[in-house]
Amino acid sequence: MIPFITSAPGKVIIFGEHSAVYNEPAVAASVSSLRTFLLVEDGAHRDTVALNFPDIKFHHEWRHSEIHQVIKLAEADGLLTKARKDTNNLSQPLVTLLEEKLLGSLKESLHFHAAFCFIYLYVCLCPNVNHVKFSLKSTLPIGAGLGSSASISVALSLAMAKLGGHIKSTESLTSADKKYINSWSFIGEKCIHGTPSGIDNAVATYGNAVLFKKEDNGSTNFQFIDNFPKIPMILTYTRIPRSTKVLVSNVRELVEKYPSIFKPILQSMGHLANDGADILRNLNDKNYNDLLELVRVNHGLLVSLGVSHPGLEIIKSLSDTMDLGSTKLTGAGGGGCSLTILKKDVTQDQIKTFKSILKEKHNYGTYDTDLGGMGCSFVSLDSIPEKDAIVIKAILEARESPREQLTKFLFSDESVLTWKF
Ligand SMILES: Nc1ncnc2c1ncn2[C@@H]1O[C@H](COP(=O)(O)OP(=O)(O)O)[C@@H](O)[C@H]1O
Ligand SMILES: C[C@@](O)(CCOP(=O)(O)O)CC(=O)O
Ligand SMILES: [Mg+2]
Repeated sequence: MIPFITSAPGKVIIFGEHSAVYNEPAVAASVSSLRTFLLVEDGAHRDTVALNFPDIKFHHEWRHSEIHQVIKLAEADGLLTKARKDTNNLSQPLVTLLEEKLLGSLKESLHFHAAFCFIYLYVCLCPNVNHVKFSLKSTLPIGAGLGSSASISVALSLAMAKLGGHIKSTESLTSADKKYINSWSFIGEKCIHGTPSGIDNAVATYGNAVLFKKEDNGSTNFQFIDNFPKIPMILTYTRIPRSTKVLVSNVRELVEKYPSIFKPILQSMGHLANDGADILRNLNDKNYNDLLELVRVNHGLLVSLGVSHPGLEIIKSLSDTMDLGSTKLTGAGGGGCSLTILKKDVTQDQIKTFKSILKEKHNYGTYDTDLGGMGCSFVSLDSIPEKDAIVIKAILEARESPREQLTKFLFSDESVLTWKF
């Protein structure tokens, strides 16, 4: 089976970030052109499980025998069996064991969370896989609100589900396969940010656009928004770093301190997401301004939760001053990215001016991308000519490879890869 590559996209939340964590409905769409790629191949050394995560300058090797000892401890008191059965919650005793025995040396936060996500999934899904190397690269900005954490969780869950024999499909993924990947990537998201709603991993697994809701019993419910309209928009990246985990826990503090103030705000966001989904299902000239209005209101409510940032307000203020449309933060906020939905009559010159002011004055980047499209996918490198496989492996293993190069060789019309999904 080895070598193979898995992949999963990022996402944009259009309505309902943060309130989604409190079981309110939310709307998100995949960003198929911004993706994480994970190469699984034989390792260089026997008895090792190696991680090569160049985007965050993280390279790590565990001896398989060392992991195996931890697995034996976890199996002895039925801990692992329990953890494998529960895809709604992390097993705290297993977390403690992994932290003590396998993650103790990792102090840097990005490294710790990526390794934690990896090792929890590994011991649950494919503990016997040895002499193996995982190289992971993404064209998504990390910690920017576009769901890089969910895309790595999905790419890892798909790879480990294949390695552990939980997914046997060699052609397209079945709906049971996707359900399995979605449940385990939710656990991966839990390792990275604590209390995810599950919207990001659902979109990274299934692709397309969804109206999502987590139920009180922990199950998730989502409907695809079919024929998702092409909306003129600009995605701006402030490059201001932040952590979803921290922002989500700040919101929790506020909600716990002032429940009578914040619970209605979260519910209001949920109503807004439902109304927004109705508009998106049937977007036309008459309701287009309603869409702009709801985006504006959603941002205002997010500001009241304390998750904006002066750097995001710069984008909002410029788009308001230029009368371009409505801007809201997207994802957890606190920096990261914003989404500007453009009015219908905005000209290319206005867009150019907006982008160049943001670039020159603030060093912000913008992404031109469509929403929707393919969710998680995989491809075997045995299915392509060896010379192409060598090039692709080298790109995925390299310390640095530009985003354009990754996209060109792995996910463009020029790529030799035929993804299965
Ligand atoms: N390409 C990557 N390589 C390694 N780790 C990654 C990568 N992308 C995301 N991560 C992990 O996900 C975390 C960022 O997740 P999060 O704060 O939820 O931001 P977002 O999901 O908005 O990008 C990082 O701390 C890191 O552990
Ligand atoms: C804030 C939240 O609604 C979205 C977080 O997205 P991101 O990690 O910032 O891409 C959290 C969640 O829904 O799990
Ligand atoms: Mg995230």
